[in-house]
Amino acid sequence: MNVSPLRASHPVPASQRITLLGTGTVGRAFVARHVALNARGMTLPPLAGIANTRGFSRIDCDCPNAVLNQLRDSEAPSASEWIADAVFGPGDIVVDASASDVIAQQHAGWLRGGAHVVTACKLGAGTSRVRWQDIRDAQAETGARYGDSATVGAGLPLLRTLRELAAGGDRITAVAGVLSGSLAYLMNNFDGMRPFSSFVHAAHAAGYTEPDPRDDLSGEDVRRKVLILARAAGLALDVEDVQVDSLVPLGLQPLSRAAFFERLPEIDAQMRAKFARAHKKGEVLKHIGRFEFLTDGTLIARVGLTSLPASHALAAGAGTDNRVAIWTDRYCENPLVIQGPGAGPEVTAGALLDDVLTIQRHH
Ligand SMILES: NC(=O)C1=CN([C@@H]2O[C@H](COP(=O)(O)OP(=O)(O)OC[C@H]3O[C@@H](n4cnc5c(N)ncnc54)[C@H](OP(=O)(O)O)[C@@H]3O)[C@@H](O)[C@H]2O)C=CC1
Ligand SMILES: N[C@@H](CC=O)C(=O)O
Repeated sequence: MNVSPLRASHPVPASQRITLLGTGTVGRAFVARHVALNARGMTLPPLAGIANTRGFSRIDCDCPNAVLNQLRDSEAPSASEWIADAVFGPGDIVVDASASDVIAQQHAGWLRGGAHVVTACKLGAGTSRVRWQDIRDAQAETGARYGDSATVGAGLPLLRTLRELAAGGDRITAVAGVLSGSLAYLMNNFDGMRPFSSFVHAAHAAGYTEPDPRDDLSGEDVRRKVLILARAAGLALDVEDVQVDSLVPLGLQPLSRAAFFERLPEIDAQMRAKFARAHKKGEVLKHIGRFEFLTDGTLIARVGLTSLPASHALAAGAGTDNRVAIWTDRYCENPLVIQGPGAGPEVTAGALLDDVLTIQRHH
């Protein structure tokens, strides 16, 4: 797909407009919240256009839901064509509610053109260091803002806390915790008796997983979050610096998404065994992402499933709760702990709109 960069010659709009990319679980919740906040009398930048892989629609009416539904129901994909119709220029806000690497590659270009980018997609700042640095450079060049609150903790005050601590001169010495809402849901509900795969289906249906749940089960989604957190703390980690243990059986890795779902029960035996081992020790399974400085100054980063005593600081939480401990110069004995729902369309859409409103306030 060829997504051309923003047309830099586009004039600065009199009023700021939103273009939404993605009409899936998060995109739909974003439109619903935009409509609800408008109905409550809040002043928001108008939704001027919506795109998915099938095209782009301008919104000229007071009916974004109808436009979204029409686009969702439209026929043949024309992924390479929508950008030609999209209009967003300096000062406008592009909201990325896709999981598209092709779109993420455009974040820096759009910022360079003066548009602000608000993203739920972690593929911009949570993949290679080069891409992340390009996004930072583009922001510095034009002053355009990059709203990333939704990318970690689905809007929990994690990134802004780290940034404020670092800006206040605190060194962040370690961050560790449950960073995946879907894996939290799975581990909090799996009882070792009902098949693990049935909970994966439930998490997918509830909108907690990535479009392809293997991105969660493989630990890749948490790797991205660890990278985003570390970078917010001022540590320029790169992808290969994070050691990741996957839960996806080898045979399920190369399959299409549909074939993966068909063969998903193949994960059940391995998960039952892990649960039984933890249960025997009186422990619980938790999926943890962390980075930390060792006493010799080495920075390490890891992602994977671990079994913890139920009394452990990271073992608490229910549902999709993320629970993250932050150690710094000032929080050196007892860490600062942040906990709350870490996945789901509503909280994610709330985080996206919060970033939009922050940008609007600075417009
Ligand atoms: N669910 C959650 O709790 C959270 C999700 N996120 C992130 O939100 C993002 C969206 O997730 P979700 O809504 O579940 O995903 P969905 O698969 O439901 O929706 C993705 C949307 O993106 C569209 N899309 C894909 N490629 C392009 C493209 N090139 N141009 C325009 N549109 C495109 C798809 O179009 P089409 O409909 O035509 O296929 C689809 O409408 C992901 O990056 C995820 O990581 C972040 C935090 C929490
Ligand atoms: N799939 C993700 C959604 C939010 O980032 C998760 O499970 O946490």
